[in-house]
Amino acid sequence: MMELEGLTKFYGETCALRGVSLTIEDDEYLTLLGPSGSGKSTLLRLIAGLEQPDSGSIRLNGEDIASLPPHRRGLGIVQQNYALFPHMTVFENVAFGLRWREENPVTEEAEITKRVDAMLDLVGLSGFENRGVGQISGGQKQRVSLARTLVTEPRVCLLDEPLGALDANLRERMTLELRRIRDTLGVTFMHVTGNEHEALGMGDRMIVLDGGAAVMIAPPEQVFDRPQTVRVAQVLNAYNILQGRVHEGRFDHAGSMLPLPPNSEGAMHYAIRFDAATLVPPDDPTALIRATFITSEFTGGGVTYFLRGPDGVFEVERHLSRADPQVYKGGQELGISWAATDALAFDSDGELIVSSNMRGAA
Ligand SMILES: Nc1ncnc2c1ncn2[C@@H]1O[C@H](COP(=O)(O)OP(=O)(O)OP(=O)(O)O)[C@@H](O)[C@H]1O
Repeated sequence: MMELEGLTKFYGETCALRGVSLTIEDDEYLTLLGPSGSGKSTLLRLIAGLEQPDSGSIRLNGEDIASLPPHRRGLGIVQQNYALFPHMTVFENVAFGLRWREENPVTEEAEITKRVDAMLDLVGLSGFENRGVGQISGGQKQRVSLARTLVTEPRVCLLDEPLGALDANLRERMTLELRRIRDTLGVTFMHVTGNEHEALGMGDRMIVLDGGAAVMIAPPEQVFDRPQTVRVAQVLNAYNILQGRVHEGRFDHAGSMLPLPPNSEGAMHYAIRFDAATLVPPDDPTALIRATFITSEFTGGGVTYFLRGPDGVFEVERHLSRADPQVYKGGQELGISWAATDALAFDSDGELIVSSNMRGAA
């Protein structure tokens, strides 16, 4: 179990991390999501020992590791730039960690071969042992980098945007592989990503960082369905966020009167998920707001429609499992409707107003 308590880090005047506290269970897969500059890499670097915190503590299984140098912490880190040795083969790159680790270096060649082969098999690189790392693809380099870290049997594996440089296809495959590897090895993963789909799809729990603070720590479904603050909803990039105020029991957004969840009197922000909204003809009785079609984007399993609403761009996502995509013309007037039960309301501090009809609401 790893326990972080009040971790704070300044770079000059910049507060990169402000009082982050968190307990990570053994075997847990934790994803860290946040906008650029929110402190994700700083948090990993503090845990890895590549930077020192200004205050706060890091304990691993009860032991304070904050004063230990990086190689004595029993952690592995996989960086975005792979950091492989260019003059070595795939095999030698992975073997390196075993031969040279601080505690229990492995010197017996047969043992090294056995462990490296098993690890290359796990990351799907059997047969690539003798390739130079200049002769393999980006995705394969990423796997070598992962194998080199995992072969040392770290207690916690820190992944800093490990899939960032991969194309969407490879990224999806690696996502599955990482989870399989975690299930096989039982190692704790902390995985930094700027990609909300990755964070939602992979983690047992997610931390959302914003401005150096952990603004939400919860299972992905909960973060996605009930973002605790309007900032979390923004970071998820899955919600239309509308500004306004409550007037006679409805949310007045630029003159459109929108239905509110129960007990939302103080609402100042209103959010509706892209996939909870539907496009309808502009005069349809269910239309809640009117908008002008801008463009659409095919996403494989669905289409995202972009519209200009009363106060900014509105996105509507439609899955194509049941129907062909609708074709609209640029400038066409449309209506947008949604169920009142799908709307979220946030108060003047940006905090989610928990209403009685929410799943799991107290
Ligand atoms: N070595 C440094 N010197 C000065 N400021 C730094 C340094 N490293 C990070 N920062 C600042 O600290 C804040 C957090 O940076 P950090 O790299 O942790 O963010 P991040 O969430 O990982 O961002 P990204 O997704 O862009 O990698 C930023 O404001 C950044 O400019």
